[in-house]
Amino acid sequence: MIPVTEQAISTNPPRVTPRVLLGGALLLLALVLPAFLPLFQVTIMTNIMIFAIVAIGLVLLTGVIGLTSFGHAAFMGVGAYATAVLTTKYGLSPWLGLPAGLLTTALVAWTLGLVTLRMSGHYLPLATIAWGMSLFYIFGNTPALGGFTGITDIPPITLFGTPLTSPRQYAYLTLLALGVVMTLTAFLLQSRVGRAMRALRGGPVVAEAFGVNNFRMKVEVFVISALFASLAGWLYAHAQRFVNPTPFSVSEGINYLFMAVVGGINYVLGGLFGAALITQLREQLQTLLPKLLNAQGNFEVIVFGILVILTLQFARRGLWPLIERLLPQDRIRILPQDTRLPERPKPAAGTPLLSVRNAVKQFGGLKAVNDVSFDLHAGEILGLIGPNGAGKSTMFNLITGVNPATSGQIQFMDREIGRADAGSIHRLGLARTFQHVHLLPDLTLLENTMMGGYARAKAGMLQSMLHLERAEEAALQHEALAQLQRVGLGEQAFDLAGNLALGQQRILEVARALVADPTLLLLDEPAAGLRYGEKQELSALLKRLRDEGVTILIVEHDMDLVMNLVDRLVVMNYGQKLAEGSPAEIRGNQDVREAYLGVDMTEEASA
Ligand SMILES: Nc1ncnc2c1ncn2[C@@H]1O[C@H](COP(=O)(O)OP(=O)(O)OP(=O)(O)O)[C@@H](O)[C@H]1O
Repeated sequence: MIPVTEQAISTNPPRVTPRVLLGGALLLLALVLPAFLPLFQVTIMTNIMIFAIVAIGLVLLTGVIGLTSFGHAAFMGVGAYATAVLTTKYGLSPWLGLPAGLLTTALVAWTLGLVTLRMSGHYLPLATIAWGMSLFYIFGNTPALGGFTGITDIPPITLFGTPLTSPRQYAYLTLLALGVVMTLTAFLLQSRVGRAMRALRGGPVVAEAFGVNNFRMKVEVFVISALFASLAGWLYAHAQRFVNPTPFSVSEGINYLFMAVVGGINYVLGGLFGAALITQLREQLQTLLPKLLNAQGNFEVIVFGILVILTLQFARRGLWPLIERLLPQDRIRILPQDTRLPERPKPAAGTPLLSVRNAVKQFGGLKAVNDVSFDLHAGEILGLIGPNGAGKSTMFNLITGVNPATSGQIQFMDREIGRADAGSIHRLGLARTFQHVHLLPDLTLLENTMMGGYARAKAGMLQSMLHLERAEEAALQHEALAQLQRVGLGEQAFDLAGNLALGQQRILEVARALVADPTLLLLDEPAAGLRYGEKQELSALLKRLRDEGVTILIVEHDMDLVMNLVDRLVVMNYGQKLAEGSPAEIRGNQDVREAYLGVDMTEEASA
């Protein structure tokens, strides 16, 4: 049989695909337009590109990781005012104004991020409104910044000795900036960090289970999106040649969010499409509506409001995905492998791996886990069973670091983990699946599986944006393909995870966990909700893994599956350990029979 990686490489898509050709044609069009459009339209095109840079930052922040910001226009203001002050008051070159603006924005965004990004729910959007308003009034009330009148006579940007005073020249500079932002963003989203960012959206527990430092990642993405806005502010200041606070208000921040939402908040091209659509619409409606209504006013704002409501109602993911569906899709390229991921040394069979001693978890007056002790050794499969409400999930959460233990000790690989966070425990060699499947449905099986190797790779945000993580990415791809083949999903590696039936999704979660090269695999009710045939497939896979020596702790309700799989069982009831032993011993245990009143514990039965 040809190894899966060779198979995948041999079927790699050609480099020049219909999508690449289409992209090339659009780029050519973008290069030609500034030379031929009327000047008025060139200025609008430049504005669209500047706004698109802000909207793409919001795609990363709001679309990908799910943090809503109404205040990003203020970061645009920081970039614009920094260059305005340095070039008009100190006579510095705009090329120094750019890094100064970016640095100032990074400091402001980092500080604001540290303070506000721990907030969740509606508190964070409210906080973004609060700092958006504060920065707006700082711009307007600081005499050195020209108050609400602003700063005039900002010099043009000079390139190779030529001042870019013509809108046509300026459009090319803006196009270059937009191209850089789009490329960096696209690279980031396809990388290890990008996959982790998407996982973060699925909930903090999911990303952390793969070793992601959620808070740090939120702050980093927040700063990057603010830097994009700052770059847009620099371009804006030197395009307009004057600044005042109006374009950096919260209402403008809401406009950028509209652009991203209407365009497609999850797509880089959605940000561009939304910016183009809303800016062009605004231009057209601003002249058309007063004529039609025979009255003066900002009627276009009303139309935008209706447009956003209709988009949210009928195209939640924005308008770009509707177009994207009609375009030819590219398959992921498999990179040639020249390095391997580090593998952790595995303890010999029989070595103590996990030791739970007198573990207690108290929720208010309820002891969900009450003085539970058990051990797990390398190469063993241990089942954790018990009736509903027995405390199994709580025990699972204590071991995986989702919740800290109230008291007692939990040791994994000789390290105390009872109060450790999920990411640190994962890095010690523990990988898990979820009771409710947590996959990224819009990504392929391959990309979902690669997510499991997050902690085995190192490339950070910058390396990913510059696509300098190719060697690691290749190693991750090959490892993921190998694990997909191991679980029997190799053939579907390039299909979307969202198209799989539940049974296969659970198997995909096992493959994803295996990419982490775990010492211990924890399965949280893997058979829940599966049909008979799917359970059979899962059971066959778990038996194969058992025969390969994988150490597994499984929480499961399906007695048939558990009894035929595990070496030993721990039975919980009312938070306490009721019994422990081999499947045969547990089957014959009278206390267990009573706890499972009405459940047939025979081998053939399926609870
Ligand atoms: N976060 C929480 N706050 C308060 N009580 C909780 C919390 N999590 C679990 N419990 C309670 O702890 C007890 C044990 O719940 P747990 O989910 O661990 O049981 P389980 O054995 O996994 O049950 P099931 O098989 O139904 O999933 C239950 O009474 C539950 O209501």
